[in-house]
Amino acid sequence: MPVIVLGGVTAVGKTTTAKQLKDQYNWDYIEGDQYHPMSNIAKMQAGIPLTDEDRLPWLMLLHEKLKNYLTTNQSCIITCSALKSHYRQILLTGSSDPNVKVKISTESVYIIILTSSKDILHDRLLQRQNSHFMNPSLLDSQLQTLQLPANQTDEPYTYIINCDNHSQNEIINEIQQIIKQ
Ligand SMILES: Nc1ncnc2c1ncn2[C@@H]1O[C@H](COP(=O)(O)OP(=O)(O)OP(=O)(O)O)[C@@H](O)[C@H]1O
Ligand SMILES: O=C(O)[C@H](O)[C@@H](O)[C@H](O)[C@H](O)CO
Repeated sequence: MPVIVLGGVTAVGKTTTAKQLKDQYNWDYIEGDQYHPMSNIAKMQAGIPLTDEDRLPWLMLLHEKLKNYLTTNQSCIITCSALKSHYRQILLTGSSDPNVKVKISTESVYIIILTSSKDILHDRLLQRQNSHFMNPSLLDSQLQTLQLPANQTDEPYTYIINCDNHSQNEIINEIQQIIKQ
C-alpha cells in the first residue's frame, strides 16, 4: 500500500496532483499546508521565507501521519514541499538529527518531487494570488531552497518528475510507473 509524498516548490502542482490521485484510487489525502502552524502561514503571506526551525514542527507532524499510514498498511498521499534532503530525512525519521537512522520500512514510501520552470510557476502564482495565502515573491527562495537528490543511492525513496510539457494525465501516469517498480 503506497504512501506517497508529493513535494516541490510552490505552485508546482502538488495539490492538483494529489486530488486527482485521491479521486482515482480513493486513497486518503493529507494536505500538508493544513499542518503548518499559523505563524508559518503568516510568514508566507507576508513574503518571509520559512527557516529550518519554522519547518521542523510541521515536518515532525507529517512524519507522524506518514508513520501511522505505514504501520497500519494504508495508502495515503501527503503534500509537503520537502524541499531539502534533510527535510525528507526528518519526514522519514521523525528527528532533525542527521545521524538518526530511518526506523520505518521505506519500501512503500515514494517521495515524488515535482519540478517545473520558473516562468510557468511565476505565471501560476500571479494568477492565483488572490485566492491563496502564498506570497508570489517567495518563488525565488523556494527555488533556491529546493535540493534535488544527488543520486538514487543517497535517497532511494525519492523520485523526480519534471512536469513541463506534461499533461496532468501524463504526470499521473509517471507516478503510476514509479509505484509499480
Ligand atoms: N499541470 C498543470 N497544468 C496547468 N496548471 C496547473 C497544473 N498543475 C497545477 N496547475 C495550477 O497551478 C496552480 C498551483 O497548483 P497547486 O495548487 O496544485 O500547486 P501546489 O504545488 O499545491 O502549490 P502550493 O504548494 O503553493 O499550495 C493552480 O492554480 C493549479 O490549477
Ligand atoms: O516549505 C515551505 O516553504 C512551504 O511548505 C511552502 O512550500 C508552502 O507551504 C507552499 O508552497 C504553499 O502552499
